[in-house]
Amino acid sequence: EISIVGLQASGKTSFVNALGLGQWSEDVVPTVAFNLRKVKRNNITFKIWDVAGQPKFRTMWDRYCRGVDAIVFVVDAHDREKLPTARFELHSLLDKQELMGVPLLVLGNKSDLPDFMPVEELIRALDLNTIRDRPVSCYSCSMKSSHNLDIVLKWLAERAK
Ligand SMILES: Nc1nc2c(ncn2[C@@H]2O[C@H](COP(=O)(O)OP(=O)(O)OP(=O)(O)O)[C@@H](O)[C@H]2O)c(=O)[nH]1
Ligand SMILES: [Mg+2]
Repeated sequence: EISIVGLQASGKTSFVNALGLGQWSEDVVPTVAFNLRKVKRNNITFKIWDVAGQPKFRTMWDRYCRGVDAIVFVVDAHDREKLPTARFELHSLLDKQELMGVPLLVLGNKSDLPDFMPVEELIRALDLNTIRDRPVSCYSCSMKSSHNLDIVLKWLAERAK
């Protein structure tokens, strides 16, 4: 069981589509509230909460992250202006007592676009080094080009079902 959170338009639904259907589309409808998706890959069935990222839905994030095997936080690594907001929302979420210890995977998505932020820059901009109460990983990826999707799938398979 996995929960996927992150700001709007970072590519969460695109991620679930890439994992589940192997499909890419330019026009994805913004998620309202959440979608529960089941994705079967390599004999593992993942139960995935694809949660909406628009401001009015962010207070729901922690509810969908309780008791999951891993939290995936998706960032648009092409959009530097949104980084402070992403950092704030990520740390607000992780401060929740009941989410202590839940493994975190941060995805710097849209690596197909020019001038995207590499992992080292994301780690710094999101203050990932200050997170000490859980395992944290951070990868670049692209739902459009499928860059690193194999590594991400492997990470998930080791932690969540
Ligand atoms: N170039 C590029 N565009 C992407 C990538 N992933 C997603 N997008 C685009 O980004 C836009 C938003 O994608 P969504 O998957 O709907 O984003 P979301 O995080 O689910 O957004 P909310 O549901 O509103 O929280 C869409 O137009 C996608 O086509 C990527 O890897 N590269
Ligand atoms: Mg969505």
